[in-house]
Amino acid sequence: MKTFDELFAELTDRARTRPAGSATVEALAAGVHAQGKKVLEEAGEVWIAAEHESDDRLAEEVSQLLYRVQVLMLGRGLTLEDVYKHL
Ligand SMILES: N=c1c2ncn([C@@H]3O[C@H](COP(=O)(O)OP(=O)(O)OP(=O)(O)O)[C@@H](O)[C@H]3O)c2ncn1[C@@H]1O[C@H](COP(=O)(O)O)[C@@H](O)[C@H]1O
Repeated sequence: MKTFDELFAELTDRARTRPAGSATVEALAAGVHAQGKKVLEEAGEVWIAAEHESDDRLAEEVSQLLYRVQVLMLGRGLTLEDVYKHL
């Protein structure tokens, strides 16, 4: 189990060290256009799960959306602070 901030720290490290076999390294290499499409895709899956699926499936889809948002943030070079200052 990890928090949003802990996942972001982990993904930041993946972006820096670029280990082989990392899904994040692959997603970062795909570029911002592909990263944005993944955000949209996961957002749609969250919507569908919210209307038609169990709480656990919804939570899983939300976790994937959070992951994809973090990948997009890293792809654009945003930090958590850049986002948190708007909350
Ligand atoms: N939380 C995630 C995470 N969520 C989603 N994904 C990726 O997204 C894929 C699922 O999303 P998609 O639905 O878009 O993928 P798909 O290929 O269409 O597959 P399915 O929908 O059919 O499952 C997974 O197979 C992963 O590649 C994730 N990849 C990594 N993480 C975490 O990120 C951290 C770093 O992971 P690595 O970069 O792989 O080391 C670790 O803590 C991981 O647990």
